[in-house]
Amino acid sequence: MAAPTGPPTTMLEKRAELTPMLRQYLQLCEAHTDAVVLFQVGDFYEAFCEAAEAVARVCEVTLTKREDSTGTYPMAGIPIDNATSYLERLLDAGYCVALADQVEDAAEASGLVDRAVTQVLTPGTIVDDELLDAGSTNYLVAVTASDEDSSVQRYAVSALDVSTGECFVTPVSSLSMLETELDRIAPVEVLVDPAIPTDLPIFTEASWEIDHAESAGIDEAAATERLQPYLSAPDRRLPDPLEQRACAAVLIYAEYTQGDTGALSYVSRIRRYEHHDRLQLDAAALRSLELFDTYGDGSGRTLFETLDQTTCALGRRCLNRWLRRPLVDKAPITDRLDAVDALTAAPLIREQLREGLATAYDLERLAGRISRQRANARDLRSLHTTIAIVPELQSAISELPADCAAIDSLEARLDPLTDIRSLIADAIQPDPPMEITEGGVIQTEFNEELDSLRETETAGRKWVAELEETERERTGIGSLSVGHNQVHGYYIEVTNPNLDRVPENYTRRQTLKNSERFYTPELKEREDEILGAKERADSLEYTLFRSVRADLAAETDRIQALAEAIAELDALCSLATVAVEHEYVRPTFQTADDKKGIEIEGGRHPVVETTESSFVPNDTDLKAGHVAIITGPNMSGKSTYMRQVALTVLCAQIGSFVPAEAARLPIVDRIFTRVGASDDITAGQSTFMREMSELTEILHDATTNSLVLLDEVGRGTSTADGRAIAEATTAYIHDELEAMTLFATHYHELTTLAEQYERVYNLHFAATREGDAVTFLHRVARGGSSASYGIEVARMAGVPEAVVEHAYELVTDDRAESHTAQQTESSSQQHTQSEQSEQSEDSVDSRSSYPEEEFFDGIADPAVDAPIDEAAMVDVAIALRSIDIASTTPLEALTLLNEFRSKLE
Ligand SMILES: Nc1ncnc2c1ncn2[C@@H]1O[C@H](COP(=O)(O)OP(=O)(O)OP(=O)(O)O)[C@@H](O)[C@H]1O
Repeated sequence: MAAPTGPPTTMLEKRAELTPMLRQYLQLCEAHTDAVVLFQVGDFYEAFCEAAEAVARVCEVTLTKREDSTGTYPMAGIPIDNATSYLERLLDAGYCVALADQVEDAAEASGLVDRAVTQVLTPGTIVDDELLDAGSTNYLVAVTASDEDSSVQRYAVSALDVSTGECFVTPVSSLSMLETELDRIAPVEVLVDPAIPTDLPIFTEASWEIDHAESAGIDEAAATERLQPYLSAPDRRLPDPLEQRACAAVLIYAEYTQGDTGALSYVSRIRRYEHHDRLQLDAAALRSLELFDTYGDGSGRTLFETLDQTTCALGRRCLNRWLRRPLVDKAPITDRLDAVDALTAAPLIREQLREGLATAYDLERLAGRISRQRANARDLRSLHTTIAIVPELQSAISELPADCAAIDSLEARLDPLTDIRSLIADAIQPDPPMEITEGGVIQTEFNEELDSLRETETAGRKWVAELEETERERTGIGSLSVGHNQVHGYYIEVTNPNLDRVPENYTRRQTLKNSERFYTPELKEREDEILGAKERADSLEYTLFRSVRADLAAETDRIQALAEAIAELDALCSLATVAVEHEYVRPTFQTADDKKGIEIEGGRHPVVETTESSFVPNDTDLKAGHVAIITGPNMSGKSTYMRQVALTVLCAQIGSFVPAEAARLPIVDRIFTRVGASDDITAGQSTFMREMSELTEILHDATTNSLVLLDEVGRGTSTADGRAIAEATTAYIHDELEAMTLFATHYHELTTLAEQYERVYNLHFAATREGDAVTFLHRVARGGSSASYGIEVARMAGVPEAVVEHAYELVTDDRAESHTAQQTESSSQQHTQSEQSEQSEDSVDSRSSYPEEEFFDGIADPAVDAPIDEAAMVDVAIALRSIDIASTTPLEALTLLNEFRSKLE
């Protein structure tokens, strides 16, 4: 937050002398020292002294001054009617803003108008639609920590979206998990327990606002008490005091920002989860898989954008939540897949549903506003419009195949809220004004008294409208007219030449240049009647509106439940639409005992395939406990391949179809990624250290059900150290963790690990070369590769030719040197390897140092010229004859081919 301005010192010094209004301002500043107090004066919000200077600077408004007998005070104001953009600027500049509104009618106030802070605006607690992005979540988070002297430091994280009332809490056992959790929640504002030092990198590098609100340091007893309105038995529902404190912290802070009007009744549920209830995505995985943000210049697409074909804000928010928290239980995943399946198979119904959903308003935020008594009549009509689509949705759904439990349950949850719908239809005008105090809001026939007041008003206006005619007849003045203005009310106007014919009962009201204005006792009486009826009708309408709104507020739970069902339906329709548009397939899941690993046929990267005109699909057969070492030239597709495997697993676990021809998957508990420094958006930090701490986390926490992606581990240090770390990591994962692992590396030496470890195998990406031009095939194949084509890639990227040629020379020198060293070593060991020496001599030219067959890896085969063992040939022939081709999948065929080839080699 930007430095709070605090109460103005000049005013503090003269407190006793200040005018009553400035004294009121000072008191409000003292009660909100963390905020810029914007003080309503008529149609403006004013700030004084230091705060005025900040407002003038940030909002680019004129700094004026207020002068009275006690002194001169700088002053800056923003128009209330147009306040949103200014408030946005203040929030963006890091200020917290307290809106001090006039809470009594200036006309009725006997002295100074009473003002009170009705809302404190902070980034994490704003509720105004105009200040929030549609379909986004806006989480305020609190982090609490166990006592420093407790043996193991633990934390709890609670998040609240003040605009919708969604609230949840989760325990966290380490700082790294805390970071993961915060990255996953993506809060906009975080309240930090004073027991936690805020100079930790997790806070100093964060993009969210950090607050040291007192509420985050709340003690256990106070927390339990403050939670009472939200949870009937806080101790039972949240037995861990840390979690209670975190929840209480966000709620107290939110209550304060909403004007301290008590508990937020629309926070009707506090969900609690533990990390193992969901697929864990560490912070690095969230980033490197580009789920919600892309790195680099941010021009690419994210997975969320690719999967998001939702049509309403509710659905968008729901899909966002699903992607942040993929599931780990097969039953709910299967439920979602069943629903997506049904929707995929019924394109017309799906489109009908999407059309209906596109007219839905943001019920979650509407429910919040209704409950906070901030909804206007238009909001209620928006609620009505949204409820009105439910019968259409139900009837469309009922036409889907009947055997889908997930769809049936969704249909049942789509409550048409008939009573609420009729209440709004009966009470609120179809196209009401924004203002709720100036009438025109309540329907006729809703309230007898209102109808009779309106009749009086209408009859009065009719009488006035007819008066012109009757008076013209009575006086014989053809130009006589009846008019109305704000200052003088109704009048009869007679031009100067006709003044002698004015009847006696006319009383002069106003003299103009060419005419006089009059009233009569009857006109005055009717005017009073009209105005009285209008005033009473407006005030009655306001009362009736508030009572309808209060009745609806009492139904918040039901509205929220409907919002949830609509949101899920929209998210499911979105997944089905994407599945059809991008030709995804339904994945199947293995049972926990199968332990088969990840089997994908024709897998694709869901995002890259939308931008690459000819994306090459690749198979994956990563068995449980296996480590695949992936080598291949730069730019050949290693990282894309690894990420596509992870994204396929992730899509499946949110209940989505997957970008492949077929996929048989395990349920994965965590996805870890360790992506090489240059591929990482965090580049620029102490990269190697970060790389190693991420690796540490993987090596501590990965299980046999985890998927681990390692891209260029060890690149941040010397080659020898890096390679050693990479080898040791592979060995550890293989022996101890048995996690399914994809390891892309340029350390070609790692390919030899396949010979030492039973469950390590090699994959490579091939490329072809013609002259100096390299073509990447983007196809994965078994076996290792040792060519990097780094220099060729540099040339393709436009590195000047002189640099490229020099690089070739340097590689050549390097190789010659290592060759000489090798020779020296060989001769000292008295080995007679003249043949090998000759070969090395040949490879002194860098371009020829890459054996030709590697350029054509996957096309030309090094084993082609080798003699074939006859016994192996017979074995292969027998095996070939026994294959049932009809039941062999492409993946199995590939595996067999590979086995045969190994045999023959
Ligand atoms: N299967 C594929 N089909 C078509 N294009 C692909 C495929 N895989 C990757 N590409 C393209 O190749 C580019 C390079 O891919 P990627 O970053 O995965 O290579 P890499 O082998 O990891 O490179 P490096 O070793 O330099 O990190 C991608 O940006 C993408 O445009």
